[in-house]
Amino acid sequence: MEFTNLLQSLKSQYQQKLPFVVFRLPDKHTHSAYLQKDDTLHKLTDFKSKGFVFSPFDAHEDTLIFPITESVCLEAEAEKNVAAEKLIKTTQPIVFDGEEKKFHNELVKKAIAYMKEGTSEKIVLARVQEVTSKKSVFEIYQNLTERYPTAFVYCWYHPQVGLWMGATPETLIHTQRTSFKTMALAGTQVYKPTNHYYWGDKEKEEQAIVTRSILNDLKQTENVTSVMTSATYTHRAGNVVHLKTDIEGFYNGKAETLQNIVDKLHPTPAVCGLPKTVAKQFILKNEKKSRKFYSGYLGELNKEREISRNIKSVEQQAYRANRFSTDFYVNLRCMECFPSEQKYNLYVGGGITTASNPEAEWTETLNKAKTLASVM
Ligand SMILES: C=C(O[C@H]1C=CC=C(C(=O)O)[C@@H]1O)C(=O)O
Repeated sequence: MEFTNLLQSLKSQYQQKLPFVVFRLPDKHTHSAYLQKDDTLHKLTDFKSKGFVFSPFDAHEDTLIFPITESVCLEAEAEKNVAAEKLIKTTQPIVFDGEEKKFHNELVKKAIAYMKEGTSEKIVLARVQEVTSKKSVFEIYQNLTERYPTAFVYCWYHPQVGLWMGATPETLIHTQRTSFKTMALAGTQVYKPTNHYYWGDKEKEEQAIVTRSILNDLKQTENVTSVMTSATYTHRAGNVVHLKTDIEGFYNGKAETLQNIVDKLHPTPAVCGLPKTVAKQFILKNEKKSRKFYSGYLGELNKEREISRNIKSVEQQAYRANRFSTDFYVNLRCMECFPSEQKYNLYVGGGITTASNPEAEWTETLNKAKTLASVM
């Protein structure tokens, strides 16, 4: 299908106030969409389901799904968006009020004091940055896909929930048959065209905490084996870069195990902190605004892949039995959209340790906000 036809279908779905999601996978050129046939709010009950999942930060709240059986699924190849190229040089300034900055700085100081009591190693604190834009949501979505080729870019809508959009650099889990991949992503600097970065102890430790915690979570999950890590390297995400370690392993390919892995990983210390329960409590009690779907996860659950019909051996048949793959991303660099008011609430956060500097943490949230605001 042509991209312009896909856009037409999405616009008509949105005008009829019917749920949809459109997304583009990292390093791919295809846009995929689920257009749900009615406006039922489906909740995810188990990991045997197939469809597009949208899960909030707080696991006590409902995880939603557009079931594949209740949706029309469309695909289109990306078209070059000339407008997005021009946008690269026109970064919109971030406007904030002093009160917002004061609140965030005080919150960072409070977290540092709390951690110094020995309660926790890391707490990730986020805030909402409001921006305005006259562009249509689909124009912004298209700009994000052009600007961030290595990110998972999406636009999700349900009339009872709202409209969300984002371009995230973080994979929660990617499965293929019995293998899985995840990552430990943390530490932030502004992107430099020279690609020469010096990472200080604070960032290195902040990221190492994430790697250690994910490895520990996986070790405690039954039916997970052969977990390996890559070397840690610098990964670009728009106008910022992060430290990243790739992690991969094997599991028994069963839905229950996948659910256990996801329940263990989410929320990762990259978006919550460590120990998780202490950090989460601090976040829920102290952040000014509810995170809603920011730092939750989203993506396709049990997507059926095409496989060859000529598979004959017993081994190959067993391999074939698990022909579904799951791709979940952490909902970072995202925004809740209120297009009728031309208002967009960007969610931006950063990991705090006892070595954090409140002023630098504030600047980090501004830099992350620019990633989204620069295409709006
Ligand atoms: C929590 C966010 O980023 C996480 C992912 C990468 C780097 C991070 C950091 O440097 O603090 C955060 O842990 C966010 O972008 O809102």
